[in-house]
Parts: sequence; structure tokens; C-alpha cells
Amino acid sequence: MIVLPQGVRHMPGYLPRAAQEALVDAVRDVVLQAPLFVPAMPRTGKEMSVRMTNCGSLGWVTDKELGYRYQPTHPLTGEPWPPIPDALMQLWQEVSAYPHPPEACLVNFYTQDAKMGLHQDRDEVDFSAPVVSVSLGDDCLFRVGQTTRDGGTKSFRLKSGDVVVLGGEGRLCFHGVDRIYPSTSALLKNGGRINLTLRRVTKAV
Ligand SMILES: O=C(O)CCC(=O)C(=O)O
Ligand SMILES: [Fe+2]
Repeated sequence: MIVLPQGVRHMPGYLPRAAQEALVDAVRDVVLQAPLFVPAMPRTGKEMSVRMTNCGSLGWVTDKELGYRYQPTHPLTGEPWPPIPDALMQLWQEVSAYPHPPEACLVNFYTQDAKMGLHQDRDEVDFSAPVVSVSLGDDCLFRVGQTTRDGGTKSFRLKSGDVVVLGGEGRLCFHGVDRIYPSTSALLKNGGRINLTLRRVTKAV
């Protein structure tokens, strides 16, 4: 068994298959209203390999000119993001131990070649709320480090239905997705992986 940093919680198989299917349907509705966009790195404009959208009152976006940020509208359509599905609001209540609702749900789509470099989630104002992450579809190799980039890291597999909570001491741990394992799940008809992360962005008053 691997020991994770304080505050990082991996809950294997938290969501049963039926709940995973319901979330995939909900994500499909989100994508119809808020199409996937191609995130690009600040300054260099280098495109990331994941495709993204959001639901919630705020969504995380990034592009060459304005960099990482949260905004209330979709960068391409200018429309507000669709609401966070009830099942995710409920999941937040179950696992976040935080008394205020999430404001953003970032939806990441990974094809079999996509990955996400080691980073911290630090564009939120309020770090007292955890980040709650749900994996759907193909397995990935997830890497978690310390709160500094040069700390040691541990890697483990995330499977469909797994939930990860980065909270407390672990809220600012570096983390990333090193690879996707193709064809390890039949949940998504066209394969690949979806990751949903629920975040509180602003300080609750
Ligand atoms: O896909 C994942 O499991 C992690 C996603 C992530 O770290 C992020 O969107 O900030
Ligand atoms: Fe992250």
C-alpha cells in the first residue's frame, strides 16, 4: 500500500457503475451546451493535450494572452456555464467536509495520448475548500507530490469511479496525469478518460 501525503485521499471505486453512467450522461449534456475548448499555456500558447469544458457559476480557462483564470462564461460561446449536475453537488456534500457548495466543475477529456503535467491547483481564492476529483472511463497513472515541486512523488492508478480529495495539508500538493491506459474501461463508448474536478473558487461570506 502506498502512503499518500497528509490530506490526499484516494477512494477507489467510490461511485458504482450506475452512478458513473449517470455522470457520463450529465457530462454529455454539459458538452452540448458548453463545447470543449483547447486550453493553451500562458505566454507560450502551447496547446495542452486535454480538451476541457466546465459547469458551475465559474469555469477554469486558460489561453496564451490571459493565462489561467476562472470566468463565468465560456471562452468561445460567451454563454454562462451550465449548472453543476445534482449528483456532483451531492458527492461534494458527502466527501468535501466543507460547508459551502462548489462553484466550478472542470471537465477534462483525455484521449489515449493525452496527459497533464505536474502542477498545483492554485487559481482559487479559497484554499480551505478541498478539490474533489472523479475519474470516469479508462484508467490513468496519477502522480502526487508534495507542496513543493522538488519533493518526492508517488504514482498510482486511478480507475473509473475513483474519487480523489486534495484537502487540508494536501490541497496544494503537486499532481498530474502521466498516462492513460487505453481500453481499460468500457464506460465511454469511444474510450478515453473523463476527469471532473469540483472546486470552491471564492471565499464564502
Ligand atoms: O485528470 C486528473 O485526474 C487531474 C486533473 C487536474 O489535476 C486538474 O484538472 O487540475
Ligand atoms: Fe489539478
